[in-house]
Amino acid sequence: MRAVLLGSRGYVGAEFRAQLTARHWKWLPVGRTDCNVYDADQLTKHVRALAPDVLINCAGYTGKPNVDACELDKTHCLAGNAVLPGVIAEACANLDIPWGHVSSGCVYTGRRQDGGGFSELDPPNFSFRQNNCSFYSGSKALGEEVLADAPRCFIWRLRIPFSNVDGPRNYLSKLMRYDRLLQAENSLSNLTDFVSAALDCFEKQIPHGIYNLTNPGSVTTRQVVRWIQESGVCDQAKEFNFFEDEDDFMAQAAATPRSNCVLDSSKALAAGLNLPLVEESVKAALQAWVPEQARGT
Ligand SMILES: NC(=O)C1=CN([C@@H]2O[C@H](COP(=O)(O)OP(=O)(O)OC[C@H]3O[C@@H](n4cnc5c(N)ncnc54)[C@H](OP(=O)(O)O)[C@@H]3O)[C@@H](O)[C@H]2O)C=CC1
Ligand SMILES: Cc1cn([C@H]2C[C@H](O)[C@@H](COP(=O)(O)OP(=O)(O)O[C@H]3O[C@@H](C)C(=O)[C@@H](O)[C@H]3O)O2)c(=O)[nH]c1=O
Repeated sequence: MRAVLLGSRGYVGAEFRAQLTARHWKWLPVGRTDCNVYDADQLTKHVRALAPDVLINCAGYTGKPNVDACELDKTHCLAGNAVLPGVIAEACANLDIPWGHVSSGCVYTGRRQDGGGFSELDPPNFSFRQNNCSFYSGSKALGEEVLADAPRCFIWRLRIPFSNVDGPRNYLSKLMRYDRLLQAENSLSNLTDFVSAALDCFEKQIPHGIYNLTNPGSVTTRQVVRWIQESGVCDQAKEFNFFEDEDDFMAQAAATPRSNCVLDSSKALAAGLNLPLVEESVKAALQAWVPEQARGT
């Protein structure tokens, strides 16, 4: 199998690279220096020459170190998250190839009114349409709207990724590094499980459409902190301090509201995708923890 990979140099792209290689797929990186990826004709021509079986888009604008930075660069955020997916959809339709787009579960806030997690049928409730969201979340929700009728397209919703590899983008590392923490309930995605499930979408030829690729269940910040403490991956004397509430968090540490939400991943499970329970997956990541200073040795 041959996969064109957009965003191959990013945090999520690195995991796709690793797993595509492990599956003996040929991956072909395409980035902004190869052609004008915002021009459907140029992108079509460039991708056609590579003759892929599928295309994977993990390019997008997240803001560094976090989504607060998107508020300061709205042009690129909108281009990367809402315009680019539409151009890719056009190119993939021209080439008649299946493809997948990495979206985010951050298009929701809270739980459904009936107390359940949001399913793929629930429209985003943390978007520009509600006018309650961060610019990042709004741009990701718009990206999904742009793809609503895209043929042969998977929309994979990733949410607050974590893994066993310590680093600035890993949620477990963030909890150990932030001075103060926001107590919240969330669904999370183990990045390894996420990418594996995404690639299985092609291999298992499941129906196209949106998939919440979060590990089933939800966690609170305090639960995860307890598992971190129990695992012994951080100094036993380390204190974890919490904000009083979301207002305190917004006043002291954030420029824009965060999406804290619970997603329902039963559609993915029913399709045969393998996503272990979130508690199991967090504990397994902590058990296999690779500290940042030990990486590459
Ligand atoms: N990390 C997270 O917490 C989550 C990420 N996601 C989504 O996953 C995707 C990848 O995120 P992640 O790997 O963390 O991000 P990174 O910032 O690590 O990597 C982003 C990649 O996208 C490319 N890119 C950035 N901006 C643009 C743009 N305006 N136009 C075209 N290409 C662009 C970059 O290219 P270059 O290398 O040339 O700079 C880079 O390869 C995004 O769509 C994000 O919304 C979803 C949920 C959670
Ligand atoms: C800044 C900050 C955040 N938090 C909490 C808020 C939130 O629950 C969690 C993550 O917030 P951050 O600001 O680190 O990350 P944020 O940029 O909001 O993370 C998001 O990135 C984009 C790309 C996504 O698509 C999301 O799924 C998610 O991973 O950490 C703290 O507890 N303390 C802090 O000081």
